[in-house]
Amino acid sequence: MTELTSLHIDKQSHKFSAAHYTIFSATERERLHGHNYAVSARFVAPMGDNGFAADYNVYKRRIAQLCDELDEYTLLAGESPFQHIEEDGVYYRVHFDRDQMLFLRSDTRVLPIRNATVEEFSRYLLARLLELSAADGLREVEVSVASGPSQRASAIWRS
Ligand SMILES: Nc1nc2c(c(=O)[nH]1)N=C([C@H](O)[C@H](O)COP(=O)(O)OP(=O)(O)OP(=O)(O)O)CN2
Repeated sequence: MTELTSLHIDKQSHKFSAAHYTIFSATERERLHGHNYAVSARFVAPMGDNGFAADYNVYKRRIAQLCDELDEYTLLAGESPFQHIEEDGVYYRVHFDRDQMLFLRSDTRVLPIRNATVEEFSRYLLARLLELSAADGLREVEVSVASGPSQRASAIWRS
């Protein structure tokens, strides 16, 4: 039986500051606001005969890269069933209920997520991390995203 080990990465610098709003229904959402989101991850990998599974510095660099991709942007849910986003010159024009909002495209990331929630951010970051780690022979990966010290969500992939 293959011996497995879990590598846990929980680095204070793995964070991104972003603006967002959670959509609760076709007519209810929060006002735009922001958080310093904290990202942590767990990697399950086979142990080698030399007591080494994988160089966790590789995963620290990848998580840092993914945090940088989201840092200091307004993050919009591009796959929400309740809002429509279109390009309008230098802006994104967002249609939600009876409102229209304009966001500078240079300040904004439209993500392939259904809502701008910690659940969906963790799911998105897990997918991006798996893209970067496809050849690593990992058995399980879990990504957690916290919007504050008291709340977070995790997404898990198992081979
Ligand atoms: N399942 C989810 N529920 C909620 C989410 C979410 O991402 N997933 N997000 C929100 C709001 O975005 C809100 O920002 C939550 O953060 P908030 O509680 O305001 O954060 P604080 O750090 O200010 O926490 P306090 O307890 O208020 O100090 C709502 N629901």
